[in-house]
Amino acid sequence: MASPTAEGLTSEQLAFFNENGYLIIPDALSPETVTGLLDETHKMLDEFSLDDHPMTKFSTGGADGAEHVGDKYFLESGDKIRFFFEEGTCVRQTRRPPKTHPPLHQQNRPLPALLLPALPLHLALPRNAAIARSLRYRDPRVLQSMVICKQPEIGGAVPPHQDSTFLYTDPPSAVGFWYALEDATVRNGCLSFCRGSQRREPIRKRFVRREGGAGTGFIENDGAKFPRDLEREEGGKEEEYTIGEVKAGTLVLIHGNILHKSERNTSGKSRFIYTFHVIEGEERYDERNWLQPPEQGFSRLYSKEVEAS
Ligand SMILES: O=C(O)CCC(=O)C(=O)O
Ligand SMILES: [Fe+2]
Repeated sequence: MASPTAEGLTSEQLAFFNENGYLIIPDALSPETVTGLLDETHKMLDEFSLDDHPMTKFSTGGADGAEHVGDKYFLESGDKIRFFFEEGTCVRQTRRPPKTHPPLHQQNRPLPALLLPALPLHLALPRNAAIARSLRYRDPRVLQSMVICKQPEIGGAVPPHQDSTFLYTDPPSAVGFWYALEDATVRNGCLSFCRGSQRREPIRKRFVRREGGAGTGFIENDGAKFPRDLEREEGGKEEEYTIGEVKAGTLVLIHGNILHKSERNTSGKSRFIYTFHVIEGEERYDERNWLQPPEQGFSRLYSKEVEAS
């Protein structure tokens, strides 16, 4: 539950988010928290062993998600710390919320692009719950937290996508909480956003587990969907992307229907970020989604009972 003092979004911030599909909140993390997360991340990277790693890559692109298809290591990543390598090297790692974590790492070999930090930020920061409340979540559930370690010079691009493609509820309800742990610039592959596309672009495809253990892939979404209560806009616009350069410690909220992307890191500076996604627990979480909940269900960002009392 959010502490009574935690501030949610102002009406201006909410209006910006609803209009544009993203919101940049500078100084959301203290410099000490950022340093702590980075230290934790580097520790995991240092301790990560390649010996028993299946050398799995992680990708939001590709016509059929073929790069990590059918991979147990990927499919079971929901509640474990897992590392995935990017093209050419790198790893990503995903883990489902709370819990404590083990370690990982390596250097001078494929570099992890993405891993999961020890600090369960979604729970540790009461403000996340306050923000979810501002976004009118009734029963926000947290899933798939990860650290994306966009490494210097080799950090890969993330092609344009909508997060609800991957974390589908009916109707869509996902919002990404994306925290910069280092300054993100055009040169090291910051985010960019197709402003307002959440109002124009339904979720047309979905990333799912294929039947019979045949891995993962994209399928057409029946009746391409918009979230409930979303003010829609007809007609396509030129796909222009707005650059989102941010300082370390900034929180970026990302609407599940907005098209967003990031470019390769061509600089000598890394771009580490921590992110998790929230969905509405009262909407139907699709049983075909690649990521399935643990037995106890996805973690609550706050409890309905407590909220109601
Ligand atoms: O950090 C990036 O480059 C992309 C992250 C992203 O797409 C997300 O968190 O939804
Ligand atoms: Fe995304």
